[in-house]
Amino acid sequence: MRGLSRRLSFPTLIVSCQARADNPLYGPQFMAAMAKAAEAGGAGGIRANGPEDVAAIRAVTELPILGLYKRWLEPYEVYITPDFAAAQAIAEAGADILALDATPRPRPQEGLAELIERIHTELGKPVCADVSTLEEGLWAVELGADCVATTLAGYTPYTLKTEGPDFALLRELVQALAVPVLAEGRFWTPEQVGRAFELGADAVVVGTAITNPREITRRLVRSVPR
Ligand SMILES: CC(=O)N[C@H](C=O)[C@@H](O)[C@H](O)[C@H](O)COP(=O)(O)O
Repeated sequence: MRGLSRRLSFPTLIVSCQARADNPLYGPQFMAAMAKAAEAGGAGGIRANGPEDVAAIRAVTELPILGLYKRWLEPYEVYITPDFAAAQAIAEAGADILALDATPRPRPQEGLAELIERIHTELGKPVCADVSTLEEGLWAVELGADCVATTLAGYTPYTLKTEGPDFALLRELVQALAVPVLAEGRFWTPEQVGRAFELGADAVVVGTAITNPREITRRLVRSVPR
């Protein structure tokens, strides 16, 4: 599987360290500190967005980095590593595995097949296909994806957003695919993480519930009496 198992040892918890520009924790120095904290807590990998954050995290940890580059290129809906230039930028910044949107929606440059092929041949990195349906997972693996993640379940116009993680999709992917499956999206509790591994996930990726104090605070503030 093109070195994926050399980079991540399964089963494992991957912590997604991402903050948007409107977040007070926006900035590579904060994401690097988050990654160090995650490492100290036992994470087996870090998911990170953009060359600056990936480079800052690379400088402070040896943990495998699952890199992506969110780029909103109008009028395209695909924003997770939408083209080869984005993939190259995060590879050069030090990502070990490249995550990208593997939905069949139109994309600005290369088609998915060419994108995966070029990442393998020109960058020498394994690809993690972020999907929202079983069909997308099957297609991505046919095109050479090295692992599949449920990242986009509930975030494409044609999938429903479950309140918690999309365990039904996870189960389907685990049963159908021979590559590692990463459970990702809306994990908040140890019970949910345990359930994902029981269903056969190779890794669970947790972001907001660990690295976004603003959202964690908002959830708890909802329980303060008015
Ligand atoms: C849909 C999308 O763009 N997901 C992104 C993918 O990198 C991130 O914004 C999420 O935080 C990440 O997937 C982890 O999920 P959660 O934060 O729910 O634990």
